[in-house]
Parts: sequence; structure tokens; C-alpha cells
Amino acid sequence: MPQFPQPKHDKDPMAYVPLRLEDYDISPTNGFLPTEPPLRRISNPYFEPWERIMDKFNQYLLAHHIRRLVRKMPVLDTSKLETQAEFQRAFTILSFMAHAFVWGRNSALSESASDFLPASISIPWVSVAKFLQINPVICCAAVCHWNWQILDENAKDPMDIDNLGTLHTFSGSTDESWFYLVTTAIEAKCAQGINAILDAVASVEEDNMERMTHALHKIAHSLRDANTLLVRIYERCDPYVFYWKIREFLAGWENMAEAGLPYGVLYEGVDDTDTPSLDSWQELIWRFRKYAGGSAAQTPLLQAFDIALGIKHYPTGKQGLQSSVSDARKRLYELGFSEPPVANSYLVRMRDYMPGGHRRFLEDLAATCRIREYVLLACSDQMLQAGHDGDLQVSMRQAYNECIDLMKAFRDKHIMLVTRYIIAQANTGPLMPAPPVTSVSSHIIPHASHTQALMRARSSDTPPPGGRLGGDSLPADPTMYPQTNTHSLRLAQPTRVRSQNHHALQSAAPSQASFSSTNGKGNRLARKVEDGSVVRGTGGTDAMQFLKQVRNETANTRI
Ligand code: HEM
Repeated sequence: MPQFPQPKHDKDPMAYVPLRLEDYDISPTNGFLPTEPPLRRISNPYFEPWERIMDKFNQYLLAHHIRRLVRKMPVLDTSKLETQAEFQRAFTILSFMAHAFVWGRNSALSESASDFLPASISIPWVSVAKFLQINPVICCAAVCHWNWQILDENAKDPMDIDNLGTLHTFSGSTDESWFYLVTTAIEAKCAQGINAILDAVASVEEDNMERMTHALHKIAHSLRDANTLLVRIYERCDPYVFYWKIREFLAGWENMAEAGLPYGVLYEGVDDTDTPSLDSWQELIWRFRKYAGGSAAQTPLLQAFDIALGIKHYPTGKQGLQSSVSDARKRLYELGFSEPPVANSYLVRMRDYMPGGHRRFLEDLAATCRIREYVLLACSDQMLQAGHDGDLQVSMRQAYNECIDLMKAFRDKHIMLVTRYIIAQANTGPLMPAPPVTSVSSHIIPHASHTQALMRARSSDTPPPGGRLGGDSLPADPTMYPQTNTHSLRLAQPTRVRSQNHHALQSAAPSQASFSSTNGKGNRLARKVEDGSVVRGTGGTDAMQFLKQVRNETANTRI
């Protein structure tokens, strides 16, 4: 029979040491949100060049001033940031400016996505991200964890969703605020569930079923709140606005060939400093960064509940072994606690988009948590069959199963909203056609030569001299939130073009014709899908297949 970790002994290196939330930058009251509301401004006037842009961010984005203003911004020294709250604010506002710079193109001027970030953004952003131990790209923490304010400090429940506001949005719409706030409010409401996880872990050590049952009830309470809040998204976030107006700014730069970024984005002043020669484009191309964009899949919350409850997720398409209870118990007897971890790589990868402390919490929790095993071993087969209501073991099992049912219900509801917010929108198409899109480099390369270059590029793998590459019969691009990632395209080599403002390689962008052949609407991040296409996930997987598998794995964990 497998042994549970023994009570701690000071000299035993394998001793159980209880996890303490403060060691992982987790708030006892607000969970993965900071305890105090995020800063609305960095008070040091040195950072005014950033704050002044944020003062009129929506207006500048609407008027297409962002790129010009960001280019003019000085490169600020992040060593002047003093507190963690300042680093978090810096990360959030740099994320908004960076994504506005990359995706905030002026289509009337035939601009396309930018394949570089100027040093004024990239140098401080990379440095702040390093401090926070998170990828320098927009993420759940930037828009949901560090981007909220309390409206009425004296409210009965200050963290109630109806008492919260956002600090920043791209669109300036209430829909976008609400989209972020649903996640923010879920995080706050589930703080007691995170505390309860630690109680449950401790009760395994104490072999205390009563404490375990109580902790499981508290986890269930949080999950019930999360379920209630999740469906409130329908109240104030219009699926049309979400799909066609918001999500394009949340996209990252991975699998974004069709959006004009086949190689990702070059962080100027960070990754190009020692470029040996501009002729060695192959060398430079490796320095382009590829990151997924923002998604609530980057919240540590659901992963923490998964780990706590022993819900395992396997690579998409390879459903795991968790089948019957007796099988699970048999495996536990045979393998003890040393089952090899086989994880869903997408979910694991999303941890790089979480702050370092939160990522480490998930790792350490996985190493210490044996809640499911405890419940499983406490319930004999006879007891499970006879169902002695009132027995401590049975109540514990019921409390555990209630948590599983609520996790499954959450994922069912989530699948429904993905259907309404993404799939239905992608199938319908936009109401308002965007202006046609042409190559950003049309001022550099005459359109006719561009087209000839395209034709040459498609007949060979060598880049045409001085021209950008693309394909005017690229396949239709099914769509994914928040990153559009679809068919993998055969990437042509980029052509180095020295632009007026930077020396980054101009990336291959599909031509106008290629967009009209997909949906004719010009918007490359939110787009109509062709009949029969699947909506693909960030990791290149079929989103629905991924989400349904994650849901089914949850249901299979019931004891
Ligand atoms: C309009 C609202 C939403 C849409 C359209 C949406 C869409 C998606 C999509 C397409 C995925 C697949 C992977 C990816 O691309 O990142 C995903 C994953 C995920 N989303 Fe959402 N989402 C929404 C709201 C939320 C909210 C409010 C939460 C809760 C905090 C949430 C939590 C998750 C989690 C945890 C995953 C990973 C899969 C899982 O653990 O079940 N989502 N979401």
C-alpha cells in the first residue's frame, strides 16, 4: 500500500513542509490578484512618458497615433522602478502599448502588423518581464490581475464584480472591461478556495478526514461562485464586439503568418544588438520572438484546482488512463505516488505566461498534493457500493465529487461560451467590412513588383530581390481566441528591407488578394471561417477537441 508523506521531521530532507501563500506572491484575500488594487499611475515623474500615452490611450489608438508616439518615447531605465506594484503596472502598460503598436495598424494608410517593437518598448518590457519572471507579451496577469480598480471602497464586498472597473482597455468599450472583469472577479471569489487547498493538503498529513471534508466544501463553494460568474459574461460582453473588436489586440506573435508575422516579432535593442551583418538574415530570423497571446488559460487558478483535485490532462488527442475508480485505486497500489507525469503540453506551456511565483506554486503544489489519493484510499470498494451515508469517508467522497462536478460544469459552460463568442461569430462574419488591406511596404516596393515577387516566391523558395513575400491563394484561415492559429503555412524566406524607422526584416505578409480570397473583409485576426474548417487552438490544436478533452478528463476523475 502506498505511504502518505509522513509528518515533518526537521532533519528529514523529504519532510512535508506546508506551502505558504506569501512565498508564492499569492494573496490570502485575493488569491492570484494582488491584495491592494493595482497602481493607477507610477508616481515617479520619470515614467511620465509612459503614463502620458496611457492617459489618452484609447484616443491615440483610435486616431492611429500610437506607433508615432511610441517611436518617439525615450528608452526608460527600469531600475528606477521601486516596488513590485510598480513593476506590475509597468508590465501592464507596456503590454498595452506593445500590442497597440504591433496590431494597431492604420488600414487606410495600408499599414500592416509590425514585425518589430522599437527599443523604447522592448528594452524596458523585457527587463520588467524578467523581474516578474513572465514572458514579455500580453497575458492574463496584465489584463485581468494587474488592471482593476475598486469603485466603492466602502462596499459590502469591495471585490464584487459590480464594484470593479478596469484601468485600461484597447477598445474603450464596456464589453472589453467586462470581459476582463469576469476573470478578475472569479480570481477574487476563489481566494478562499486556494486557502482551502492548503487546508486539504495539510489534512492529508494529519490524516484528518473531517478537516479534509470541510476543506473540500470550501473548494466547492469557490467553484460554485466561479460557475455563477462565468455565465455573467453574457450580460455585458457582446460576442460580436468581443470577436471582431477586442480579440485582435490580444493576439500574440506565434503562428501568425496569415496576420503578417510569419517569424514573430523582433524586440529591437534586445535581440538585434550584436547582429553581425544585415546580410545574414538567417541569423536575424532566429532572433524573432514567438509568443502566444493573452488567454484566461493563463490563469493559475484552474490549474491549481486541477492539481489539487488530481485532475490530469494528457496531450490533446491522447486521453489519459483515469477510467474507473477501481482501476485508479489499483494503479495507486501498484505505482504508489510515482506515476510518470504526462501532461497536456499546451496547459504546461501556459505556465510561462504566469508570474514566476504563481508558476512555482503550481509546481510545488503538484509535488506535495495527494488529496485525490487520500480520498481514493479512504473509500473501500464495499463502502462505495453500499454507500453508507453519514460515514465520514462517504461525506468526504461526496464533497470531493461535488468539486469534480463543479469543475466539469465550469468547463461545460466555458465550451458553450467559446461556441457563442468564437465559433458562431467566425461562422457569421463581420457586419461591417473593413477597408481592403495592402502591403505595408507599398511605399517601398511598387505593388506590381510585389505581385511579381509573390509569383516568383511561390515558384521557388528563394526570396525575390527587394520584395516582400506572401501568397495570394493561401488557404482560408480558421480562427482561434485569442490567437489566430490555423493551417501551418509553408513559410517563404523573408526579404530584408530597410525601412525608414528600423532595420528589422520586413516579414512576409499575404497580399490583398489573399485576404479577399479568405473573407474579403481585411481583418486578419478575427475572421470568418470557411465551411468545414476547425477552430484551432494556440498550440495548433483543434480548440474544441482540446476543451472537450479537458472537460472529459475532469468528469473521469470522479470517485
Ligand atoms: C468570452 C469569453 C471566453 C472565451 C471566448 C474563451 C475562449 C477560450 C479558448 C478558445 C480556449 C482554448 C485555449 C486558448 O486558446 O487559450 C480557452 C481556454 C481556457 N479558458 Fe477561456 N474563454 C473565455 C473566458 C474564460 C474565462 C472567464 C475563464 C476563467 C477564468 C476562462 C478560462 C479558461 C481556461 C482555464 C482555459 C484552459 C482550458 C481549461 O482549463 O479548461 N476562459 N478559453
